[in-house]
Amino acid sequence: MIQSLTLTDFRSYAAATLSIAAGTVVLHGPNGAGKTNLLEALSLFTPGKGLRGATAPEMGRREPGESGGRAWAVAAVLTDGEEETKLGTGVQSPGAARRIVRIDGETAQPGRLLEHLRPVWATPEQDRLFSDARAERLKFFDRLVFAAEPDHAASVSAYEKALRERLRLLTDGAEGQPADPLWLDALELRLGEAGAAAAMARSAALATLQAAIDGRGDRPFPQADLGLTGEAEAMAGVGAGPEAIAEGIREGMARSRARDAAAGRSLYGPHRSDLTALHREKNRPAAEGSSGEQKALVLNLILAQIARLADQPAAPILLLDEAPAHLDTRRRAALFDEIEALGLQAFMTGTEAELFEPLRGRAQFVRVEGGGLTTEG
Ligand SMILES: Nc1ncnc2c1ncn2[C@@H]1O[C@H](COP(=O)(O)OP(=O)(O)OP(=O)(O)O)[C@@H](O)[C@H]1O
Repeated sequence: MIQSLTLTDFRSYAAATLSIAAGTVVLHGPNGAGKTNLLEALSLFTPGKGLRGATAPEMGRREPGESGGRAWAVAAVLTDGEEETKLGTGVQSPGAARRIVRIDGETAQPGRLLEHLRPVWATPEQDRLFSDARAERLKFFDRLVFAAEPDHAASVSAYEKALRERLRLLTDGAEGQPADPLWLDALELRLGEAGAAAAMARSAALATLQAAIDGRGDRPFPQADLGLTGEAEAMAGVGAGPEAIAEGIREGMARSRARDAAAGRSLYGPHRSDLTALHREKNRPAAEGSSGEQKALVLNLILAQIARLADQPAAPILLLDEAPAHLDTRRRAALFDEIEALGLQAFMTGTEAELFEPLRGRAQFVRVEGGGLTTEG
């Protein structure tokens, strides 16, 4: 578990330290106080861009009038019984594009963070996850896949890179001069391989997530029946092997060349897949649900994700930004009880401490204000 967190020139924090004494930490304070910034800092203990999808320079603190962000650092001390591990991330020079990761003082590959922590988060942006743009939903789902299957990130980024190159080739050619077919063949071969790997990982993750959701049938959270659209995912779902799926993608891409060139967009392939969800109780698409219903579905999905990560070597930590908002009293109490029962470390934010009243005496309440963090009581 995380025992302490230190922020240096990170977002709105010049210097702040939080000693963590409980499994559940409640961060409360007015709008703009820095609650989400703190969750974002914790979300950086996994590879990638963190909870806001921000770049490293954006995260450096800027005083009014300063154009660029400063060098910044986020550090945590983890304890596991007797053992202590120090994790750190940040940039050493202002504006540096890539954050570096340190584990026990040594520079390490970001992927190694997964040996220590697996942050999982839910943000208010996800309140309309199921009625939002497809691309956002797929990104959300890919992150769930990646948390248990780190290779998935590499497949998705290899696929996206080849997809961009293919589109450039299709659209850059001079009028009447078709793109080099051999080059397109090579790119589509690569797209097939990377796309098949991504589709298979998605399909496998969907099955374990659905099983985890089904295993949580006795909770006061709505259940979702999940699905994935997309030919490659459908093939993976019925047990097709990587070669067959790759070939299917490659053929589809080859067929789609003229259409993609004319549209200036890539209209075929597993980047167009989507996560679907049916609100089981109501037997209606989740997309039709209210914000509160969608939020409860997403939280159930996140809790199912935590459940399926339980057997991983590194502990999941749960980051919930404004989770109690939109939840009725019954679901709010159930959420708190469940987090405690899961025995995991959770950080939750809200503008009012009262929203977390049932947790008094059971959680650490931290007031966030004026760039400082004050533990109460
Ligand atoms: N790079 C930066 N440097 C300095 N301040 C920043 C930087 N990035 C964001 N901020 C400031 O951080 C504040 C937002 O903090 P945050 O989003 O954590 O608030 P919050 O407590 O979650 O608020 P809310 O309750 O409204 O969600 C804003 O005042 C913003 O100007």
